This record gives sequence, structure tokens and C-alpha cells, in this order.
Amino acid sequence: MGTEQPDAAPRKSEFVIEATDIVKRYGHVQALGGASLQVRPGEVLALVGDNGAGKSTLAKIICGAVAPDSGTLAFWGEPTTVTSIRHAQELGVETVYQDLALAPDLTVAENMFLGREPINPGWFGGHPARLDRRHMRAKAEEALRGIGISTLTSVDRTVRDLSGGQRQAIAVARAVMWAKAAIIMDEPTAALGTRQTGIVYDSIRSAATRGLAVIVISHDIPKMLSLADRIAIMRQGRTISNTEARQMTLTDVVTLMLGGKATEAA
Ligand SMILES: Nc1ncnc2c1ncn2[C@@H]1O[C@H](COP(=O)(O)OP(=O)(O)OP(=O)(O)O)[C@@H](O)[C@H]1O
Repeated sequence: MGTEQPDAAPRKSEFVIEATDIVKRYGHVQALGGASLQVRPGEVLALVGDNGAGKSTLAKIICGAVAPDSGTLAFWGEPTTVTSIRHAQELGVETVYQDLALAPDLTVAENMFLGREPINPGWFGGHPARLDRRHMRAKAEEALRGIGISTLTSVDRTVRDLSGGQRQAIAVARAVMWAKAAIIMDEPTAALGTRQTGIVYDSIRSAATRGLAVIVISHDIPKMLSLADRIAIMRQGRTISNTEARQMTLTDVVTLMLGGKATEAA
């Protein structure tokens, strides 16, 4: 769980994820026309841009949901063709989806393991194999503690009974629990109130503190300037700036998003 590198393979790059010159067309629409992005471990990278700039498409390509037409994706410097979401997960990349992919009738602990439940094998002549619920509860509690949200809800509560912010935080906790390298979040606070948004932003920061690379797509530019370490700006399918957040102002970001002069990619 957490940030150990799979197989402790030697790293060929300081970047967990490096996307270079990614192109993607949907029929006549060019969603991406040469987008690039790099993110380091322990770093929050905000991916911002106007509607239709290509942010979600780039995220979907990195998480294995969509195949690019061309371009290179490298994980720890190793060029890799990501064939599926499962493959990206094996590479250590977890995604928090807009619909959160939580099962409302299951408990928090069950949701943390959805599709990846540990099985107690049983033994010859004994009980049949069954879910290892004790392990699930303990790991789920540990994961919630790990990102500082253990007081938010019991792991035995049914997800249906949680608020939007609590659900979002559980989805983030699940991603942190399974991610070995990076987390991608597309508009994680779009439907939330101020307090709930704060909870989610705190959990994003905790994930980075634990050594994960975090890519956050957001339209909340002021918040991204304070939360993120770097801001990658997309316009018309290209990444036109990748700059330390502390070197940018709100005006800089908005000007670049809407067509002003691009800064040197850092
Ligand atoms: N499955 C699809 N089929 C056809 N066109 C698509 C598809 N997905 C995205 N597009 C188009 O690709 C372009 C980029 O879309 P994308 O969703 O990546 O942008 P975005 O920056 O995430 O926008 P938003 O902030 O509005 O979510 C848009 O013109 C969009 O209409």
C-alpha cells in the first residue's frame, strides 16, 4: 500500500509520468494536438484549461481508458503502451472518476476494495473461501487515517448514507490506498460545498506528502495556485505552459488559458 515502487525497478527518470506529444482525434475533432506533461513523485500538478482544451482526454490516455493516436507515455522513464485501466493500475496509476465509481449499497470498507477483495482461501475440508472482512476493515481504517480523514466516517457505514464530500474523500482514500505511483483526479470538487471541498483538498495534499504524484484537473484556478506545486495549462489540445505555481498569478494563468502569450515550459 502507498508509495513503494513496483518491483523496486531502477528509475530511469525523475518523472513518475511523462507524456510527450500526445495526439488524439475523435473523427474530425482534434482533442489533442501534441500535448505533453511531466509529474514528479510527491508533486501536485494542476491541469487547467478552458472547456474543450483536452484535459480529460489527456487524463484518460494516461489512465489507460483511451488510446492515443500517437505520442509517447513513459512511466519512470520507461516508454509504455498502456492497454487498459487495469494495466495503468498495475503501473501504479489510480484514477478518481467524476462519478466516483462507488457502490452505494456497500460499506466504506467494501468500497475501498471494490473489485480487488482479498479472499481468505479456506482450507482443505474446512470453510470455503470467503472475503477477508477483518483485513478489509483494518486496511480501510488505516487508509482513512493515512490521509487524515478517519474521523469523517466509520468504515462500516453504507456509502449511500454519506455526504458528497465524504464520498469524494473515500474515493480519494481508495485511490491513495492502491496507488503505487500516481493519482489522477478529474474535477474532484465540482459538486461540493466549501467545507467538503476543503476536506478533499486536504486529502489531495496528504496523498502528495506520502510521495504520490497527483494530477488534478480543475477549473478552480485560485485554489490550484495555492494547492498545486505546478500548473500545466492546456489550450486547444496542447500544453502551452508547465510552471511552478508560486511563479504564477491568477492573471497569468487566465491569460494563457484564453490565448495570451505562452511562457517557457519549465
Ligand atoms: N468521446 C469523444 N468523442 C468525440 N469528441 C470528443 C470525445 N471526448 C472529447 N471530445 C472532444 O475533444 C475535445 C477535448 O475534450 P476534453 O473533454 O478532453 O476537454 P476538457 O479540457 O476536459 O474540457 P472540459 O473542461 O469542458 O471538461 C472537445 O472538443 C471534445 O468535444
